[in-house]
This record gives sequence, structure tokens and C-alpha cells, in this order.
Amino acid sequence: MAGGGIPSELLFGNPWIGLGSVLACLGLWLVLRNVFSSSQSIPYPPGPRALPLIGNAHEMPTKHPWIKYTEWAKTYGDVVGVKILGKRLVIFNSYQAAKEVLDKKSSIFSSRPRLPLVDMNSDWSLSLLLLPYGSDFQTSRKFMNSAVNPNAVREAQPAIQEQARVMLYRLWKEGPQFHQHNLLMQGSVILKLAYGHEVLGHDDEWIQVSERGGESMEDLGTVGGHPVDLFPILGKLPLWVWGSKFPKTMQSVKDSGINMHVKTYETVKDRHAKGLAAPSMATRLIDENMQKDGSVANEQAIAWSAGSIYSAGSDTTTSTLDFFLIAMLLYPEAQKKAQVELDKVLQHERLPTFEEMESLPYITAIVKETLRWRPVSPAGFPHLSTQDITYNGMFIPAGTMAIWNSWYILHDPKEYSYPEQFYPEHFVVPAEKQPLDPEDVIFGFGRRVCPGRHLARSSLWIAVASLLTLFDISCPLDEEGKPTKPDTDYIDGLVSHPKPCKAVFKPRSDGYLKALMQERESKGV
Ligand code: HEM
Repeated sequence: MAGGGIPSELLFGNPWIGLGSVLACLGLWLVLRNVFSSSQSIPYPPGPRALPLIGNAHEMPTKHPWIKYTEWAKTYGDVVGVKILGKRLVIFNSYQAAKEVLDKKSSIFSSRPRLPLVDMNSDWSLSLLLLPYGSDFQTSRKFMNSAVNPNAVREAQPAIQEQARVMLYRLWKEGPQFHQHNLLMQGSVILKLAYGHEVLGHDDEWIQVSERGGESMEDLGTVGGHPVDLFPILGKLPLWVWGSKFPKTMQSVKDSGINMHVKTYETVKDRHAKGLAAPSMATRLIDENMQKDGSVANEQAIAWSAGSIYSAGSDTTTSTLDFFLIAMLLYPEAQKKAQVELDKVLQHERLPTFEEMESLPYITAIVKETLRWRPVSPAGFPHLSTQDITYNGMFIPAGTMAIWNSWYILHDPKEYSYPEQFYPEHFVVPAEKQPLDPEDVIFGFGRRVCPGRHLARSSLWIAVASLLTLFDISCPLDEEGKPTKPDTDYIDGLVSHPKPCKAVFKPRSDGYLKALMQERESKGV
């Protein structure tokens, strides 16, 4: 959900909430709303006591919201309800409850909360991640699925594997700036799939444009928490009211959306018309939507769904692999175990391929454990309900925002023996003893479930297998010769990231290094 992702916790955690002046203006409206909503006879989901007018706004955390949600889960249970300035939020703290509502009542829980500030000042609401439920959503989702369904991803696996090898080569040749090489791998896979674009290096223009798209949304700070998002009528004020630099920030949000989605699409369309474009999601959709008069139907949906692969897929996958690195630095025994398994299969002669997936269950377990240990969307992602429902005797009205607490669900000691530790053995058990699969939680629910999950799984698996085959990964030593351990905490953001860290990558054997060099030479590198 890179760039386009708006974690629910940010929708309310916002320093402007305390502005007495804004509240005073809108107090009457809230009183009336409260009076009308209190006549409900079926109880709302339990939660902390709401104050008049502001509800629970004063308690909404601005940092690591899943920690507060976890406290509430322990007090109020699987389904917690809070109210913020008249808007309702429901937090699902168990897989069962999230599944029962977000999945089984998917036709009701598949919209997204609006972001009036972004909606009024840019086209970002056209990106699949943010589209409200309806026919535009269905068209974009269909286009997206056509590019990243399991068959399409299987066909893309040779290209994904190639990018994993390029990452190894760069790590060996250029040095251990893991995050940069990782980002380039994920970006290269996505840009090839979406546009047929071959990324040649760190200064690739398409990567820069796409990265700028994500960053511009980050520049907005608490996306969804601006006064305009809380009280859309304030959107009628000129942008400079919010600070002298604000109009420029908003212009950059608008421009980056167009550059990343529309301009890239137009470039590919132009190249395709001249017969110069490599096959991709964009060229296939152009062909499929070509009209007799030479125009292309559904162009907006094609452009914004192709761009959504980068905005939603790059940061999430990169951040997950960055957390894998941290796990390897802190849990060398897991790394060793994986390497024993790899060596048994690969015999220091060749590098892993997707064909070996079945024979490398510990690698698969490492990927699952990374997703569980440090989910990059620890507080889920917001859905919006469009009809009233009653669930387990609780009333959830239309217009409620619903999220799931991935952190709490994936750190449940009843499900995982060592929830706080990185312990791939959680998943190395007979089928009947397998705990809850983190992939059933971290990729979301119902009709909004992450369409890129098959791509993410493939990219992560081959990257992890390739890295652990070629390298011993360890902490750098400080001046006193002690290992400098990485921080395992999160940096909050549209997607949560690990803090930057350093690592040493040492080739493990001449055999694997030779295999890499031979592969690179055969590609003319
Ligand atoms: C480890 C990597 C990833 C994680 C953890 C992740 C997680 C998520 C989550 C939590 C959602 C929201 C689901 C919901 O609302 O129920 C989502 C949506 C989405 N993801 Fe992913 N994702 C990942 C990788 C990818 C990739 C590689 C792509 C590329 C296609 C992608 C494309 C999308 C899109 C387009 C949406 C919006 C779907 C919609 O709103 O209908 N994601 N992702």
C-alpha cells in the first residue's frame, strides 16, 4: 500500500483535533448528531467511554495506534467501538470477528472512508486502494486481478527471480545498502509487470517518479486527519489558510498522482502505438479495450490501476523484506537453519528457483514469520460500511469505519508459542497443528483483500531464498568489537517501516558465488 495507503489509525490521530475554535463552530452539529444516534436500542460495540461532542477523539493515539487498540481489546474484547467527532470506528481484535464481518458481509463492508482534502485537491481517489465501492472499483479491481492473479504471477516468476539475482549482484558489487537494493528489486518487478519498463539502476526516472508519488502523500503528514477531512466544509477555504507552504504541498500531491499514473500510461500508450513497447499489463489492457475508432475505453481505470501496483505494492513488500533483514541480524539461529536446508537442496552448486519451493519449507516459514512478527500494516486498513448490521448482538450502523488489529491477532499467545520472538518453527508443524496463517490477516479481508498478495509472496520468497543462499548476514561490529544490533521498533507511516539499519553481507561459498557470476555472465552483465 505504498504511498496510496492510509492507515486507519491516522484518520483521527491528529494534532488539529484539539483546536477549540474548530470544535466550537461545529459543536451544535455534533450535539444534534449525538442526540439522534443515542436513541439506538441494540447496543453499539463496547469501548472506552465517549465524552460529549468529541467522543473518544482525545484518546486516539497519534503513534503506534495498535498498542492502544490492544489495551482496549484486553478490556472490551474482540470487537471494540469508539466514536470520534460523531464518526464511528469499529476495531476487530480477532480473526474470527474480522472474518465474520469484513469477509462474510463483504458486500456491506467494502467501501473506503473518504479523504476530503485529497479528494478535493487531487485525483488520488481514483487509485484502487482509495476507490469507494461501486462500478469504477469493480472495473479497476478486474483490471488489477488480470495482472496479478496466481497464473499471471506464475508467468512473471522468471522475471521476479531475475530481479532477485540482480539484487544479490548489486549487494555484492555495490555494497550493503540493503534498503536501496531491495526497493530497486520490488520497483523493477512492478514496473516491468505494469508497463514493460526495464529498470537499469538506482537513478531510473520511472522509479524516481513512482517514489515521489508515495512521498508526496507522506508529506501531507497525518493523511485523513486534517481539519478538512474531519469537517469537509472547511475545504471551501483557500489552501493558504493551513500554512504558507500548504498550497505547494497540495500541488505536489496532485502532480505526483498525475505523473505516476497518467503520464506513465500515456508514455506506454504512445510507445505501444509505435510498436516499441514491451508487453505488459498496460499494453494488454489497451489492446483489450481498443474501440473500432482507435480510441481506448476505460482509460482512466487502466492508467490508475496500473499505477496502483506501484503505489500499493512497492513500499509494503520493500518494508517487509527490510524487517526480514532485521530478523536475520537478531536471530542467527534461524538463518543457520535455513542455510542448512538450502545447502541440502542446492549443494553449493546453484542458486534457488521457484521449482524448489516444496523442498524448502523453512524458507516459506521464514517468510510467514516475517509477515507475522512485524506486519507492515499493524493496525489493518480501513473499510467503510454502507448498511446497518447487527453482529453478535451489537449494532454497527452504515457509515462505520472498520479495521482489524493485525498486531494483536498475530501476537496472540494462544495461537503462537513465542509471539514476541521471530520463530519460524511456528509454521514448521504438521498441517493439523498449523496456527493461523498470517497471510489470512495481513492482506486484509473480503472484496478489498490485497490483490497483490500472490506477487508479494513470490517476490518475498525468492528474495529470502536467494539472499540466504549467497550470504551470511550479520551485524556490523562497533569500535569495541561488539555487534551493533538493529532496532525492532516501527516508524509509523502510510505503511509502517523499520528504522534504517546496517548489515554485513558475506558470500558463504565459492560455489554459490560462482553460480551467481555465471548467471550474470549468461545475461551479458
Ligand atoms: C507484503 C506485501 C503486502 C502487504 C502486507 C499488503 C497489504 C495490503 C492490505 C492490508 C491491503 C488492504 C486490504 C483491505 O482493505 O482489506 C492491501 C490492498 C491493496 N494491495 Fe496490497 N499488500 C502487499 C503487497 C502488494 C503488492 C505486491 C501489490 C501489487 C499489486 C499490492 C496491491 C494492492 C492493491 C491495489 C490494494 C487495494 C485493493 C482494494 O482496495 O481493493 N499489494 N494490501
